[in-house]
Amino acid sequence: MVPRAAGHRHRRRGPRLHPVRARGRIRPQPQAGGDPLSTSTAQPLLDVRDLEVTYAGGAAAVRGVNLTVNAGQKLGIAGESGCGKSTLALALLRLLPSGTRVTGEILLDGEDVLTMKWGRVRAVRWAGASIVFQGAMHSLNAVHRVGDQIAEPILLHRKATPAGARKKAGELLEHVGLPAARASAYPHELSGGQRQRVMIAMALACDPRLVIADEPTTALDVMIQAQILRLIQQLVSEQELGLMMISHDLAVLSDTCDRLAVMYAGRVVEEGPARQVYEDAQHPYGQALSAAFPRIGDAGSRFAPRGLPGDPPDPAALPSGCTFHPRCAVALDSCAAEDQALRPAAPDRRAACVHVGPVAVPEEARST
Ligand SMILES: Nc1ncnc2c1ncn2[C@@H]1O[C@H](COP(=O)(O)OP(=O)(O)OP(=O)(O)O)[C@@H](O)[C@H]1O
Repeated sequence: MVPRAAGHRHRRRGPRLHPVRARGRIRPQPQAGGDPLSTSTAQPLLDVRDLEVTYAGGAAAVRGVNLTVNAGQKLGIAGESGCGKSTLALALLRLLPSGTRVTGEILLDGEDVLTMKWGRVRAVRWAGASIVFQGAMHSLNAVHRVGDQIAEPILLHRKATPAGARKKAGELLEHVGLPAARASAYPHELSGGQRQRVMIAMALACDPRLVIADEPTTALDVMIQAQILRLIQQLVSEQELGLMMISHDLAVLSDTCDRLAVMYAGRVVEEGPARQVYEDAQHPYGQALSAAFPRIGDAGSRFAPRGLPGDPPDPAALPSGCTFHPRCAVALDSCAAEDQALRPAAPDRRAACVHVGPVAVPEEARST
């Protein structure tokens, strides 16, 4: 479900579909912390610092994650199933189950979501940041008309009149490419792509500044997937939203996003401009993930995408050292003992691997 929330301190008056984002509202960069490679001079819209998430049973699902998203920027989060992508998304809006241990900072517009009172968290959901989940059929309420579902947060959190909320719901539907008249449809009367458009309209209902899209097109066929991705890109650029898009599909992320962070076993192991990370990954895991997807125009990989042997580790029993070392084709003996921090791998890029950076590793020193 898209989270429910109350108003926001940057509340705008009345229905508005193309909010002009006042750049002056973004405050100056704080003195310390944040993503060390962020080149922006403005305060990021989202600034995640040293985020750790451990579930009640001991699964360390997110470990020491730092990342930023600026207004108008599209950050992709890639990784295999179980690497912690959804946990990261849920943590951003404090949607994790009780008993989960979360430490670090999640600064949304400079305000730490982790230390907010619950009333404020509810205010930030919807209007500060909203989530589009995969599988709209499960997220929409089957017994309510989609227009009413879009209007509900507008009524609750924008204090609109019923007529005003209905009008804005219709406008939102048109904005995502559906006729306003479809507001009277029930979810089962819409196709999968139409339902996903409704989910996007709902996510935009209270003019959020950041949209988190968790596998928004996974359940859709390739043609509809392309339409939805184009729609998301268009909305982000029109409204100068920040976008965090989560997917296991590096190719989709490299087409949609500006930057890409690759996660493995709860950590970001590689980060940089999306196209560069996809086409020329520096971390062995990034390389393996990239090789697993076909590239148009590259006959070699198009017809023979390569898989990565083995499975991601159990986050409750992580391997020592670099957690990727048991699956890594170029691991050194030392990788079983020492983990690597993210380090500069090239201009504007970082990777967490012993083979990356100033230390040159001779071929004969490699263990396999
Ligand atoms: N509520 C929970 N309690 C305990 N462990 C959990 C819980 N939710 C997720 N996990 C574990 O945390 C790890 C990360 O899961 P998460 O769903 O964040 O990964 P993911 O990368 O989003 O995977 P997918 O692409 O399959 O959704 C997994 O090992 C998962 O089993």
